[in-house]
Amino acid sequence: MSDHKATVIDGKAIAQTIRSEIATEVRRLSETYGKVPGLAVVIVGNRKDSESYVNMKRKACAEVGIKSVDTNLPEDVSETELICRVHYLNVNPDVHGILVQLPLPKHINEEKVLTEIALEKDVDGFHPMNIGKLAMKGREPLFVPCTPKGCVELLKRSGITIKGKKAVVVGRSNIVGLPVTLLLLKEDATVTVVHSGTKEPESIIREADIIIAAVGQAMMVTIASPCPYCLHNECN
Ligand SMILES: Nc1nc2c(c(=O)[nH]1)N[C@@H](CN(C=O)c1ccc(C(=O)N[C@@H](CCC(=O)O)C(=O)O)cc1)CN2
Repeated sequence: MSDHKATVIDGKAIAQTIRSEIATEVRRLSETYGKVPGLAVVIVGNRKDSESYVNMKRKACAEVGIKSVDTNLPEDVSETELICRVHYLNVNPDVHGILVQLPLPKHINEEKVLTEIALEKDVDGFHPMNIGKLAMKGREPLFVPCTPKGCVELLKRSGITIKGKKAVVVGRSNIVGLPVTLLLLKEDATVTVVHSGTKEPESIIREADIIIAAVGQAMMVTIASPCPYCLHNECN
């Protein structure tokens, strides 16, 4: 078991610093090239949680000067119509990034839709090519999924060395668990993934220097209290 003391990371302060850095960069881009970065945020249906995440993203865009191109589609939109909208955004010169909020309604094939997003606008990093490059040694994806990137950024900006650390990721979702595992590997951590099929997860978690909890179950990581660096995300 590790004998470090727990470190509380001030995520809000770090987020504020990052936002002001982005605002400066957006201003520089606008002044130098006369172009305002545009982010298309696409939401399908009326899930309250998705609406709330999308509103936060749109608000964050406004705060830093990114133009948010809002696309709200009804729950019963067809897969073809949604893909048509993605194609339209792919060729729209005012749109530099496209984000399709997940989950999509059951009648829509998520994989098919995500694969249609132009690689260079895939700001979520969910396109199979971007995820594939994240998984490969010596390759760099154009974009990395934001929650995993946020976890690593929080650690780095808090002065925590990742290289050589024993990291345990709880959960293996496409959105957080899997990409954060790949990202930590790229940072030279020794990574173990604990999931629903893991036997005696407690014993693995107790040995960790860094824990990233990415499961939809509150209190899942209370067993992990001895870990010095524990980031908690319960969206998946
Ligand atoms: N297109 C996308 N869809 C979805 C994503 C995504 O990254 N791109 N992620 C989730 C939803 N989501 C953002 O959209 C999201 C949900 C939850 C969190 C998170 O960090 N939650 C924290 C609490 C944070 C807080 O309340 O201050 C936690 O649960 O511990 C981040 C992102 C699915 N869809």
